[in-house]
Amino acid sequence: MGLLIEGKWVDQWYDTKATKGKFVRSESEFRRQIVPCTDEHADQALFPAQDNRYHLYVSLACPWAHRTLIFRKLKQLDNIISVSCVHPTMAENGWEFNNDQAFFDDHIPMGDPLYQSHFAHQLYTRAKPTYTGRVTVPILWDKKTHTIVSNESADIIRIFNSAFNDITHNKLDFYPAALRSEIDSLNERIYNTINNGVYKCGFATTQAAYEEALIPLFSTLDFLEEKLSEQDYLLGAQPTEADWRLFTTLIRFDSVYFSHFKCNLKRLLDYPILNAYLKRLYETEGVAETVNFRHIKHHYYYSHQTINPTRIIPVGPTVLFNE
Ligand SMILES: N[C@@H](CCC(=O)N[C@@H](CS)C(=O)NCC(=O)O)C(=O)O
Repeated sequence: MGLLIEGKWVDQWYDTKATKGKFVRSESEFRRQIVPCTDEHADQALFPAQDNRYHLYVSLACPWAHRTLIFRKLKQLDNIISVSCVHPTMAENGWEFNNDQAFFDDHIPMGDPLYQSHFAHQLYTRAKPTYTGRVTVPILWDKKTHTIVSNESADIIRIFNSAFNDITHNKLDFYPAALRSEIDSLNERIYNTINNGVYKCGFATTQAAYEEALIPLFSTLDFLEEKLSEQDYLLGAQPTEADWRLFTTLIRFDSVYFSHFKCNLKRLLDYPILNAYLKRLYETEGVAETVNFRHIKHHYYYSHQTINPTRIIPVGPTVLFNE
C-alpha cells in the first residue's frame, strides 16, 4: 500500500494521525468526460465516444470498481469498452498486474493488455509523470491518447449510463432527469454512511473514530430497511444508479465488512428486507458474473495487514441470502 509523490512510488499506509484516527478518503484527480458521438462538438472533443477506444482497469475486489463493471454490463458495453483486472493482493507496490492462475476469473482477464505494466502506478505516471496521490482503481483509460480519462467511479458510471447510447442503442437510464435530485441526496447519505462508512469503521485508528462511523452506518441501514418495505428499489419500481452504488457495499457486507471492518451491530442477513433486495439486485441479468468472492475476500483479509496480521482468510459465511 502506498502512493506516488511527484511520480515516485512511496510505500506508506493511510496516515490518520492528523485526523484524530479518522480515515479521510482523498479526492480523485482525473475527472474528464466522454462526449457522445452525436454531440455537435464531438469532433473537437478530447474524448469522444468511440467503439474500442477505451479500456477499463478494475479490481474485482473493489466496491468502487465493481460499480463500473455493473454499468458496463447493464449498458451492454462489453464489446465497446475492453476490461482487465489487477491481482487481488494489494501490497507494498500497490495494485499489481500478473497472471496468477489461482485468481482466474471466468469473465474478466487479469493483467495489463495495453502496456504489460507490472503495477497500476505505472499507468498513473504514464498519464502524468509528476502525479502525486493515491493510485486507485477503477481507471478509465484512453487507448488513443494513452492517458487516464477518469479515476472516479461515480463519474465513470454516469459516462457509461449515457455517453455510448448512440453506439449500443441501449437506452436504459439509471439517472433519469426526473429523479436526479432524489438520487443525488440518497447517494450522498449512502456514500457518507455506508459506502465510505464501512471504510471509516475499518480504517479508524481510535475507538472514538470507529464508533463515530459505526452508529450512522447502522442508522442508514435501518432507514433503508424501512424505505424498502414499500418499494422494490430505492426510488420506486425500477433500479437506478443509487441502487447499484449501494449494491456493491451490501454484497460485501457479511463476508468482509461485518468481521474485517468490525461493522458488527448486525449482519445483513438480519435485515430481511435488505436481504431480499440484495438478492433481487444480484439476480438481475448479468450482475452475478461481476461478483467474485475469491478476489473480494482475499483482497481485504490478505492485503490489510495492519488489521489482519495473520492474513488468515475466513472460510465463511456459507449463506449469502436468506430465502
Ligand atoms: N473515489 C474513488 C475511490 C476508489 C478507491 O479508493 N479504490 C480503492 C480500492 S477499493 C483503491 O484503489 N485504493 C488504493 C489506495 O487507496 O491506495 C472511486 O470511487 O473511484
